[in-house]
Amino acid sequence: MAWRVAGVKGIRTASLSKALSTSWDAAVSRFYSNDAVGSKFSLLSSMSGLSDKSKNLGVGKYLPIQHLIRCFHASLELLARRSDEQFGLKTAKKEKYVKRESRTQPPVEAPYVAPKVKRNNKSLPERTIDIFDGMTIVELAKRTGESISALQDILVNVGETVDSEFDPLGIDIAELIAMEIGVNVKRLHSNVGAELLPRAPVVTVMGHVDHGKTSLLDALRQTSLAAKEAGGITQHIGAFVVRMPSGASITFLDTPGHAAFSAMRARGAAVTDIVVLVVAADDGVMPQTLEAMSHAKAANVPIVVAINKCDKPAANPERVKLQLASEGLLLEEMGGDVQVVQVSATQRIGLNDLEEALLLQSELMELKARIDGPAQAYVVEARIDKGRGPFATAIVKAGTLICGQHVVVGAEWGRIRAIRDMVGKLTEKARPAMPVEIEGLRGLPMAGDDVIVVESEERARMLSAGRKKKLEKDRLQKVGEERMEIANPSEEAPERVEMPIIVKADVQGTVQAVTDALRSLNSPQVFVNVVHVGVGPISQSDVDLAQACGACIVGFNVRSPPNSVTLAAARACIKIKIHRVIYHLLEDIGNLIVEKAPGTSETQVSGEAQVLNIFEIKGRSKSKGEDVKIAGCRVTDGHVTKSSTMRLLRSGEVVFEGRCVSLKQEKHDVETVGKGNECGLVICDCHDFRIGDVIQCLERITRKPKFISSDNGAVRIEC
Ligand SMILES: Nc1nc2c(ncn2[C@@H]2O[C@H](COP(=O)(O)OP(=O)(O)OP(=O)(O)O)[C@@H](O)[C@H]2O)c(=O)[nH]1
Repeated sequence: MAWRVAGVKGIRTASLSKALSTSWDAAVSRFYSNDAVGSKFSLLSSMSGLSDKSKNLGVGKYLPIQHLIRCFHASLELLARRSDEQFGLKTAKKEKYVKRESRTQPPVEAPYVAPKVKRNNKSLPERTIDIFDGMTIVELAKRTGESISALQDILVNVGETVDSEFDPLGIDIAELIAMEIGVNVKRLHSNVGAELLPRAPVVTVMGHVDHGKTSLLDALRQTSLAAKEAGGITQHIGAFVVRMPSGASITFLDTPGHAAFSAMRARGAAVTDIVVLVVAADDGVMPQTLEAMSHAKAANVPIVVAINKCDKPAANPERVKLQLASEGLLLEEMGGDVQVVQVSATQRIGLNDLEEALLLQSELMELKARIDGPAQAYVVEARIDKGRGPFATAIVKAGTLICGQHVVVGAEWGRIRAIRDMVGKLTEKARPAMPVEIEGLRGLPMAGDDVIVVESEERARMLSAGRKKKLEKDRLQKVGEERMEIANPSEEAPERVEMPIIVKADVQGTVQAVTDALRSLNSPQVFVNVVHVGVGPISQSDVDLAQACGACIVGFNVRSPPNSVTLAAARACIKIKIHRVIYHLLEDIGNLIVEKAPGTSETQVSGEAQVLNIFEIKGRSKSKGEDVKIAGCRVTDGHVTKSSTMRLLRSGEVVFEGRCVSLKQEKHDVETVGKGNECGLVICDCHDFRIGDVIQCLERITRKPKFISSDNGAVRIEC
């Protein structure tokens, strides 16, 4: 039985329900290490309905300590109501929690009483509270809405004590308590009293496909520290630093594009200070230019525009400026504050202007950071190396990261074994705006994860376990919600197409971005079910999994799988799609979904004819030898087709519906008759035509969903 989850006491509901049916006494008494209380608990649990509630939690989840405490409180209240004398329970806990209001109330009928703790309504969206180092239990209680005593109980269970509720708590402890309650946290770091020094701006390059982001980064890289100080050693880190003649530096993130930016922003990582919006002078503003603008605006990150490819004869920077202005970008030369520089990445023109513009922007922003004290850093990307294990590229935002420190990175933890600078040189420390690689992590973090320095390995393990538990809870909740949606589709909704997908990509940040992008195709009609994600090449086990769940495998920025894997996939009829451009990938998968979708069929009136005359042929019905009635008609709209269903209308009312068995024009059998023409038609089993009746020709058409990519870069599947 699991009593201790990463240091936080709790109990698996599986174990609990087992305990409930076998030896609940033993379970509870072990939990409280108090046999006297424990033995009473079995009786109380059944009285309070606790057993049922506990079972309802579902097997396999952890029953939070708070739930047990609540149950315990409830039981104690019941106990008090029933009779003090009968049970003779006179413990400190009882005195603390027991309400002595209505002893006459029959305990068995008493409902499960919520604890004195005011709980958050779980159906409401989850709250996020600010936490900081040195906050007190009182402050935490105010932010979480929980009672001080409840928080104190949790504190005891995470292995901490405070003398009074006004004693300062460590930020990690505050986070652990918040996670136990199920509240999200935003860690605030105070700079009060710390010396703040100017730091280099961190810049991300974004723009439309082929507008020259990579070329611009390459051109800038040549002027970078790597080239100058390390004799042009190949960069192997997702960021680099350019040092200006003035001595000022700029840190560029080497993961151009929206994907990494969005993934980081989604985790609340304010890594980028400035966005360089690259627009090709010969191509102008395009869908992804607008998308990049939206990303920067949403993140409140200022933009510096680089009009690239100005060396090209077709370059028209003025047109680009007008386009940008008409999209709401307030350019400096038009009275706004967005700087524009004209560059050519390949001809290396205007690079100094760009660097100066970036420095000016960063001066305006007065970017400063605390140098001393524990580091705060964000992961830019992470990957696994055979020799080095999981490692993360991170940018330090404040403080100093030191080799040997215990860290929690997102939901992973580790002890920093090595810090490498952008040219792969080992270094002992990393200061603000410095891009570094960190080795020594136990697992693979994600782009945008925060790097937190903690005091001990035990604290690192606890925090990591708590975060993983929270992530898993959120994931299960999301999956549950998606499943519910499938189980209860709205009545009008057509059948939902499910597309199971396995995502493999080069780095964790990309995995996330691709997964998010694929999920953006979801709609009431389409469910992209990402069943597995991973970093690295597509392997045999991916194919096995794909076969087990009928999934298609998507590889992004990964090399083609080995022949044996490709063959195995082909044998199992598993589709493998490898792409390097997200929009191509989305289009490909969108088309796969479209192919797979059964489509919705509907009946359409393809034409109308008016009955002008009626002819009768005796005993000519092929099957029954009955008289046959022929309607002599003129097609008044559209066309009528043989072997379609015909609907007979009289004064607007449907009087008959049946299959057309004969369609003739002047004694000749025809397949279709168009508007304005006359024809004779026979409807199976219809003997009641009248002059003036209207015959509608009904055709069944099947509509397949369509993959739609709109001008602003958004994609969707329309059913
Ligand atoms: N003439 C000229 N060509 C350029 C310039 N910058 C980039 N190119 C060319 O434009 C093409 C696309 O450049 P990339 O740097 O790959 O563009 P990108 O925006 O990184 O492309 P994606 O990564 O696919 O989004 C390449 O053929 C470059 O050589 C420039 O300043 N002048």
